[in-house]
Amino acid sequence: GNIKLRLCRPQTIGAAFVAKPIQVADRVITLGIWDTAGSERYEAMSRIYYRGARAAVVCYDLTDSSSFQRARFWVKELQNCEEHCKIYVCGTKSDLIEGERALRQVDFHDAQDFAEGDEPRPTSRLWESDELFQKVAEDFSSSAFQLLSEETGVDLGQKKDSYFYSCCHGN
Ligand SMILES: Nc1nc2c(ncn2[C@@H]2O[C@H](COP(=O)(O)OP(=O)(O)OP(=O)(O)O)[C@@H](O)[C@H]2O)c(=O)[nH]1
Repeated sequence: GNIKLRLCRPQTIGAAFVAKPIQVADRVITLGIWDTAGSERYEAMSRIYYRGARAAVVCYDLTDSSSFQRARFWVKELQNCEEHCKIYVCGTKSDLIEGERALRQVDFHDAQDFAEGDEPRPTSRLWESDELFQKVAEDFSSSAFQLLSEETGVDLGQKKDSYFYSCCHGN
């Protein structure tokens, strides 16, 4: 028969899960990480996975301006739907730009302005992915203590959880 092969990059379908233990001081914090599909086709499904999330890493491709638009969409979505979710914005493929600066399609300052939003406490810096998850674990190490004492009535909906960090590569 006439078999057609579609050769394309494998996309994430649905979501993949990994539990990542991270050492923070003398404790191990285990992050439960869902890698959700970024494409429009799986939008509704991705919502299922981020529901109740306390942290989200939204990545975009520094060499693709449309991926930045997509990242903006997800950040707004998370801000609207997940009040207590801390958002980390991360530009990927900085290694490609280092080799050829003309490949950059997302301006560092545009990304920085977006990531910082109206928050008064911007922290913009370069993140390597492992470093970023380390940061997430560190940010949450104190709230993990609070989770343990939830029954005693600690308020988890603190304002500081609505801050988000920018993580931009380059410059
Ligand atoms: N050079 C380089 N390539 C990268 C980097 N990040 C991702 N890639 C490549 O870009 C392609 C797409 O990466 P994925 O992680 O599958 O992209 P995704 O956004 O998760 O895609 P979906 O799973 O469809 O949502 C793959 O071929 C990766 O190897 C990076 O920082 N540098």
